[in-house]
Amino acid sequence: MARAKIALIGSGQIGGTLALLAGIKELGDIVLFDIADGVPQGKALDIAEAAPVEGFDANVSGASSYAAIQDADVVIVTAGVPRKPGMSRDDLLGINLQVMEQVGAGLKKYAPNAFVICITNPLDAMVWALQKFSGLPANKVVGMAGVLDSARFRYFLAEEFKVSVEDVTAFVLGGHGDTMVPLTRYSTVAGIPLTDLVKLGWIEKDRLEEIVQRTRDGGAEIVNLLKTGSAFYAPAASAIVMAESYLKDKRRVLPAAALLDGQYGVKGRYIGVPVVIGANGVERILEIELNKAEQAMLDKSLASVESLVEACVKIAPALGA
Ligand SMILES: NC(=O)C1=CN([C@@H]2O[C@H](COP(=O)(O)OP(=O)(O)OC[C@H]3O[C@@H](n4cnc5c(N)ncnc54)[C@H](O)[C@@H]3O)[C@@H](O)[C@H]2O)C=CC1
Ligand SMILES: O=C([O-])CC(=O)C(=O)O
Repeated sequence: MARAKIALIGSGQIGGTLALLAGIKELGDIVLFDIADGVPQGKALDIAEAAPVEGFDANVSGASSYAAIQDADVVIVTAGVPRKPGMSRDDLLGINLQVMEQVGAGLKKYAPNAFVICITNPLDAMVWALQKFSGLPANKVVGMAGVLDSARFRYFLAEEFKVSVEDVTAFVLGGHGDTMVPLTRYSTVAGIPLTDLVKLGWIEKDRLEEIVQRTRDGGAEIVNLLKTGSAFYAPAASAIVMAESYLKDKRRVLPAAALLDGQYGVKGRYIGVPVVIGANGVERILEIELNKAEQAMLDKSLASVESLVEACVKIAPALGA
């Protein structure tokens, strides 16, 4: 059977890491695309030269023309700019929206059947615009953020409780911004909800709230340390899990930005929710019960995403049609 084809649009920090992980996991042949001449070609050659050492077989190539993504099975989009210290993700909207228009046209022409995972920030608005620009079906266009935000929450909790990260589950919903919603009631250690662990005296409520806030600020924490860009290892690993679930029809239940059609009272907007990812892309959107406080946090997050979508429509009125 022919190998799957994975196209990476954007070959910067995340794009390069995606290519290496996709190679090591033998997910398929890999095409790196970028407008920076020589970068996708150089990274592709470097990764291809790691193949004999790591023992994986894959064709890894670099390109500066969209024709190279022809008939890709999976496309992961990181094209655009990352933020620097002092900036919010939302400050990237104007420049990255223009990039999404180009990427959308490339997808429409060369990879209309692909499963597309958008990573570019501000995530929820960019994946919404990308789906519109590309015209691809909504079940085939998702945004990566929830897996990353949940992984950060899991890591901080595992560190706090001194237990394996494998025994911690977490769900972070909502937009990928300061208003994201880490759900303590649906996050667990060994299956025990965090809210019960507070009652059992494992952790003080205030300490848990500090960890929740650190999760919300997880991206900025790394931006402030790196100074020249943003996180890339964990974001790449998170998108690879989503790609793998699609390619292997694993039907993982993962938090991802999906186009809602009435769920959570939202229609026509992308926002982070639990979804099932299988061979048909987003196969199901899970609508979990939220209490008043959780719903209020989600509503705040939705309002923030809505204002970004409105800003996109102001710049590109065709998106509103
Ligand atoms: N959704 C999430 O959870 C996360 C999102 N991000 C976002 O991902 C994006 C990429 O981050 P990095 O890889 O660290 O940035 P980077 O700057 O290392 O790479 C971006 C690449 O995009 C390329 N590019 C720019 N305009 C392009 C165009 N029109 N067509 C094709 N390629 C183009 C650049 O040449 C560069 O190589 C940023 O917007 C960042 O904010 C980063 C981390 C997590
Ligand atoms: O914080 C940023 O700008 C990058 C990002 O989205 C993250 O790491 O969560």
